[in-house]
Amino acid sequence: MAIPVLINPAANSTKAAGQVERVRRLSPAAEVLMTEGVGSATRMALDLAQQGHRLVVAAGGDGTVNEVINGLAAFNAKEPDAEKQVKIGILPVGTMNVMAFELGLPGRDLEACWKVIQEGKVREVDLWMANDQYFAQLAGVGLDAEIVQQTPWEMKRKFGPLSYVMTAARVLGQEAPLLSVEIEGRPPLFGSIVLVGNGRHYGGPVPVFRQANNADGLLDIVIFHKRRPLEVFQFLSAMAFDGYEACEDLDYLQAREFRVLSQQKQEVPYELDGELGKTTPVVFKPAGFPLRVVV
Ligand SMILES: Nc1ncnc2c1ncn2[C@@H]1O[C@H](COP(=O)(O)OP(=O)(O)OP(=O)(O)O)[C@@H](O)[C@H]1O
Repeated sequence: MAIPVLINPAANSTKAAGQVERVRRLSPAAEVLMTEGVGSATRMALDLAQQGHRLVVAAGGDGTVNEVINGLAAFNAKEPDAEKQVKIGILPVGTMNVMAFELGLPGRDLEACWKVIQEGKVREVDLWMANDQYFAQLAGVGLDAEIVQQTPWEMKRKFGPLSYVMTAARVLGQEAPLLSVEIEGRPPLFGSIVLVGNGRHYGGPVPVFRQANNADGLLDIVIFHKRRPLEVFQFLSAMAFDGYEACEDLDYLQAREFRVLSQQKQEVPYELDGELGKTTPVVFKPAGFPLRVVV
């Protein structure tokens, strides 16, 4: 049975479309299937699992990986035998590829990544839910989700990663939300941005979640307290370039289950693995079974 590869031709500002032929030439040959739009990788991954495939490869960025995870998890949640649960492989052809970086995959060398997939060594990493959606690398509530929400696809295609910086400049001019993080047995914590990490990396090469381990059964949480645009800007650049220790006025903690609520009338969006999720209130909790990744 050829290994199915779900490729998102729109990833990396449609540059992934130029990788389709390269993926087709991988040996032994993959069964290449193209995604058709938002959510299609989830439906296709679930179909493949139901057809009996036990390994599905996501070729795209973190959004595509997240969609495939959601399709496979819908199947795996009903499959108690871990050996029969469907594994995921990754060919990183997206813009950021944070999860591939976290797992130590050989970058954009697709032939080397395919070799890893062929070898089939499986690692179990913690899988999480935010309300009714699964995620495996990172999440954010507040301004970072607003930046994702307000960066249209066209803009990403035109300006690449720079488009997020352009949107950030605009979003930071708005009033920051006021959020509370509630963990059972302790008083609530308040902030304007809540970043959540399963692994150590959030976007850039600097590990934001310094204490994270994606197999320790805990999520790492950074809560930034301040709300003024300049302070938020300094926080975001500290996160990108120096790590959280460089920044005051934040809490860093770990938890297995927690809720994030808006303290204002307006609900606040959240993002999961860099893709826009829904809005607060949001409950973060373990999926109850791990994600099995070929690494
Ligand atoms: N055929 C398609 N046409 C347009 N968009 C698509 C198509 N297939 C999938 N998508 C959407 O493309 C979006 C971006 O995908 P993805 O995150 O994989 O790439 P990226 O943004 O370049 O990478 P990264 O998240 O690592 O920065 C996802 O929201 C996905 O649903």
